Amino acid sequence: CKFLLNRKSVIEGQRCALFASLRCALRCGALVLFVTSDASFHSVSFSETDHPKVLITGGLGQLGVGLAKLLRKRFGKNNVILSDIRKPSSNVYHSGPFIYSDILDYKNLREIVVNNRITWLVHYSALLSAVGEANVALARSVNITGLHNILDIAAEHGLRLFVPSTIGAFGPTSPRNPTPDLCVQRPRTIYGVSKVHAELMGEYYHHRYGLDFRCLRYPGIISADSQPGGGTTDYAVQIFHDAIKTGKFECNLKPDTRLPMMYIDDCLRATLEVMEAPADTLSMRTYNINAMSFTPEELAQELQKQMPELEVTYDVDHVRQAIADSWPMNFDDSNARKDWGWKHDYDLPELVQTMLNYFGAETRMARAN
Ligand SMILES: NC(=O)C1=CN([C@@H]2O[C@H](COP(=O)(O)OP(=O)(O)OC[C@H]3O[C@@H](n4cnc5c(N)ncnc54)[C@H](O)[C@@H]3O)[C@@H](O)[C@H]2O)C=CC1
Ligand SMILES: CC(=O)[C@H](N)C(=O)O
Repeated sequence: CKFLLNRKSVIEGQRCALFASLRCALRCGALVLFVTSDASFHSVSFSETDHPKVLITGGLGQLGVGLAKLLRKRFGKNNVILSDIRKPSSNVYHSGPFIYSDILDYKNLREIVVNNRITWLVHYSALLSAVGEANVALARSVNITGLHNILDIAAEHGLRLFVPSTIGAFGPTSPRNPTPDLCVQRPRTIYGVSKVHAELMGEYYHHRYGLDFRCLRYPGIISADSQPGGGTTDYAVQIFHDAIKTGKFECNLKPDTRLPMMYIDDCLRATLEVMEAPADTLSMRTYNINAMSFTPEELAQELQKQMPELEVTYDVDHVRQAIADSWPMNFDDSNARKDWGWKHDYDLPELVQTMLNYFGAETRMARAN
């Protein structure tokens, strides 16, 4: 185990002790029972009749609170812990367990996983495409160094690990219409580079150590009750807020910029479904998922069917436009549909209707109060 001792010396403290002995055992053939061609540590960490104990990192962003709600409905309130480095609203704080966790603090992460007997880890912490370009050093640290912590913790403790990837993991040399699961991936943003790295590292840990890694490449996600965190697809959420508030919207992408998009309920359900899918149905560990593709002009037209007075103008942000022009226009998710039965519920008309219903109900409630 000389390799392991050398490697251990560059990793601080006790961090790798357990994982190192596991790898040592694997190298020496002592843990043959664990390692099948699709080995899953899940089977040794909790029985199938138990509920998983879930930790969500970066849980106070656009997606985490909604995912916690869905998972708590399924597994029980106390079996799903939200975590972040931000302060939760009182609503979120009182809706179930919340804990401070900085994914750059390895020991703190390990303590949370051990003390709470975590079995599933959903890793949502990240800097998205536009904020990542504005702060490359921080994006590199959170999206890459943070991911390394998560992978090591998950492998050490036999967790089932979900890490989302994105349409942003593709670049200008990828086929864009449609973009298949397996093709050239040469993204031009730190966000995209970090997500390709996450896909490859997760798959490597799966094949090398049997880590039960699962990854979906999400399209741009549209939600009514949570705000996006600084991405290129944010316009498709903002248009609803501005349309309701002011009847006007200034779009930062060109009117004909086509991008894959999905309503949040579909995204969160897909996440639960892939996490629950039997390992033998997964022919891959990273899947594209898709629902619809539209341009700002098409979204505005669908909204104008119900709000004919809505005025949309364009003031292009060149950083975001360059990113969008390098991303897929249509996403091929046929493997997800074939392997584990992925099916979206919301197309553009249902999305617009659902968003408007939400804001309509909110406005009526505000008026009544
Ligand atoms: N929202 C979308 O349209 C899409 C999201 N995704 C992925 O889904 C995941 C969740 O996305 P969103 O909720 O939209 O992101 P978001 O940007 O809204 O939230 C990310 C969260 O990470 C937290 N965070 C930042 N640094 C941290 C650290 N050091 N330790 C712990 N937490 C930290 C932030 O406080 C924030 O609450 C991300 O990995 C993102 O890449 C992928 C494709 C589309
Ligand atoms: C598609 C994404 O990953 C995100 N919404 C972004 O625009 O950065």
